Amino acid sequence: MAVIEVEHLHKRYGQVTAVRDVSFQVEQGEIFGILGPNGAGKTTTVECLSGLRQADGGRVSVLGLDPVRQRDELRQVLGVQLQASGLPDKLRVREALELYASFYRQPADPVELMDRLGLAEKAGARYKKLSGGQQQRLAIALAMIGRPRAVVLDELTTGLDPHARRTTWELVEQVRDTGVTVLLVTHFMEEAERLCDRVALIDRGEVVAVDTPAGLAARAGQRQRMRFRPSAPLPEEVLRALPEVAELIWHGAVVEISGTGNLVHAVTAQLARAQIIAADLRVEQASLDDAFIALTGHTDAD
Ligand SMILES: Nc1ncnc2c1ncn2[C@@H]1O[C@H](COP(=O)(O)OP(=O)(O)OP(=O)(O)O)[C@@H](O)[C@H]1O
Repeated sequence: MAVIEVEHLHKRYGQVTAVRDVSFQVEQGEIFGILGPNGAGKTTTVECLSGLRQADGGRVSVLGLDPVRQRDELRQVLGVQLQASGLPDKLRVREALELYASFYRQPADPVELMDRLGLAEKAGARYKKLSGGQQQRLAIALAMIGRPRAVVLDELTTGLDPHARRTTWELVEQVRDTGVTVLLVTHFMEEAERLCDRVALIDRGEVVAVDTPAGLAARAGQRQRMRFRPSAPLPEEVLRALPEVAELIWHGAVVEISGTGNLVHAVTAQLARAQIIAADLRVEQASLDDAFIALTGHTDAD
């Protein structure tokens, strides 16, 4: 069953159309990314499905609830971390969690949550004394305090250094591993590629494509390339006949195979059948960056 369903969402702010026509479905237990450049309409979309804004058109259902008409019920099952959490500077970590816990019928234990998210040492620290990474961990903890079935995380790693970003990614994966569905808003291609099971690419208020990160790259017609040293003579004719394979060339003892679609899977399946080991295997795949440009006709920076 889809946990989040968005159909033909439309939202204007006066003359500005922030969301023109956005549709997607998020399935139970996945990390679903909404990826797009600044101003694409990502935040407006998640605010509409969190019940923080009313759409001008379209239909939204979250865990079977209407976010506007059933907002109170939705709050009990959907955890939301939005940009600029805006906690008072002097609030301490434990106090923030206890305060938020009081909003829920069956909250998680703040102490247990602080342990899990690596905040135990900072329980008594004031919000403004936390590092950027610690503030984001607290934001995740606050989104999780009501034991939600799904969470919305908006631009979670913006402003974090690479190490804190990686730690935050691991936490998001831990959240998903507890069975919670994650909707992640990001404008970092690398983040979507690394974390998301599926991604909706949004540009100028419209969905350009919804697919796995690899599927988006393949859909954009991007070439993939693999190189390896086969442990035994290759069944070259069989490999060349695969629809995914466009070219097979040798560089001494190393073979380079390029193509499209699910190239790596198709080739490695044939190698396994012939009991050939691909030593020093290197795979180069098109990135989401390439896919974004191919699918929208412009770069993120444009
Ligand atoms: N409260 C508002 N009033 C007027 N216009 C707004 C408002 N909020 C957003 N907009 C405009 O709507 C469009 C979409 O904004 P939105 O914040 O949803 O995009 P976004 O993809 O989340 O961008 P960012 O990554 O920069 O947050 C932008 O043109 C923005 O300027």
